[in-house]
Amino acid sequence: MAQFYSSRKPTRKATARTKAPALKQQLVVGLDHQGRGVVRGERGVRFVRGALPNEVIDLQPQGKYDAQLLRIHRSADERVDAPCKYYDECGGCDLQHLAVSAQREHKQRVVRELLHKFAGVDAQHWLEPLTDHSLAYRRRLRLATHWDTKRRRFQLGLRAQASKTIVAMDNCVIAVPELNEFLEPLRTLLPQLKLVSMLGHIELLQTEQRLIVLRLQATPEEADRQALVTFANQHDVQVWLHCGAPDTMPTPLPCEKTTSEHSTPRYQTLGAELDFQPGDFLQAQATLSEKMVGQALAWLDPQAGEAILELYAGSGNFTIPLALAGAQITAIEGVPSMVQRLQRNAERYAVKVSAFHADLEQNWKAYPWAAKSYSKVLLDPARAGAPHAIREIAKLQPQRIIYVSCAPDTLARDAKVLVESGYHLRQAQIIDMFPQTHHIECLTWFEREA
Ligand SMILES: C[S@@+](CC[C@H](N)C(=O)[O-])C[C@H]1O[C@@H](n2cnc3c(N)ncnc32)[C@H](O)[C@@H]1O
Repeated sequence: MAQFYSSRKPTRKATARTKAPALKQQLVVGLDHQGRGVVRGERGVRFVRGALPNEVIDLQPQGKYDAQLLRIHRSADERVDAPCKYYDECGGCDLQHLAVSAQREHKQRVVRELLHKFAGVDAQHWLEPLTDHSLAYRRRLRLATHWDTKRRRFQLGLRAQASKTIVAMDNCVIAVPELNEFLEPLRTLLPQLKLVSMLGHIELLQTEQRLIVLRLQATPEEADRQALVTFANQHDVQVWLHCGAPDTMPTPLPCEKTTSEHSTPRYQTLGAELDFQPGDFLQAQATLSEKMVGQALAWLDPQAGEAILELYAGSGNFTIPLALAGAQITAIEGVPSMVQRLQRNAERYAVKVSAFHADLEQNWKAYPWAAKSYSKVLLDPARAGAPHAIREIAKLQPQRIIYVSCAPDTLARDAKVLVESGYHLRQAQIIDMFPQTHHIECLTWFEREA
């Protein structure tokens, strides 16, 4: 019987090891909403981190759609040297190679394109982007840690791109200087403590106070607590420990900064200073957040006694300024402890706010506040947007809706519902809240057709 040669089917492992051939001299035709260069070749589209439109590059395909940038033959005019020395390793800021003015233009273009594609709408008027510092701006920094027991080596830094590797750094160019000051002292202190082996991430916060939050798998011993108290007093900082399940709240270590009269953590918003707790949502950039609140207020134009519904209210960043302007705010937030802080903030300023806890992505039938009538609605959801809430809002038929978004794709999806419910997009504005990164913050004003 004749025997025929048949090649063995490659195993999964073998397939993974076989590299697709590099693609040479490819033209980058666009920049997607995740800040990746877009190359359209004969074999389909590829997304290339670090590449810019009009560049000619060599790339190495990775997986089905991604590719690694190998070489740039022709650079874009907008290409600049990244300001951060860790740029090639760190996964944090992925647009540093693009000039800041071009980053802003790109972000506005992305929002316009997504709104057009998914909602068939454009703003009647785009305001100039709201901007502030493009470096040294972040007031919140989350650091990864690793303790190698065998080698007794401690690592503290940010995660590398799409990896668990930690990039140790002595300075993060987008963090405010007050946070960078802690990197070296923490790197010295923590390996001396027993708790180093049960340390998860560390969060640094710069608001009216400076705070360090240590995520721990168990409660630390007394000697470690004492060492942390000494550190807190020496460095003029509050140290908080987060030892329980992820949904529990961190607690402060009793030290000079947490037992004094002004110990309650507070942040500034337009015309007010608000209580918050580590673990609560906090806008990334202090001054720009206030400018954004000011713009939302200008668009909402609150009248004395007017009933306004605010959704995804957090601890009151928009709520209190709106109420100080005389409006009667019904504010909804999904984290019960933040609702309490919001209500307390309202009481301190003696303003008219009714704060309720609700999961806005559940049916609204059971919520008494949803049965009332509101002339204006403000919403500021997380990146997932408001897929259910937006339909409920449309049913309420307010005259004006101000949608604050940190994800243009979900904004575009939700905008479609508003357009189909008789709203037009009157104004829009990019808020440059996350310079050097692909992340986009955007303010939009929808008005019901007359
Ligand atoms: C982007 S933050 C905005 C907070 C606030 N507006 C501010 O400026 O600080 C989104 C808020 O929505 C809340 N949230 C997220 N999903 C929610 C849901 N399904 N129902 C109610 N609130 C939710 C979060 O807890 C968070 O406080």
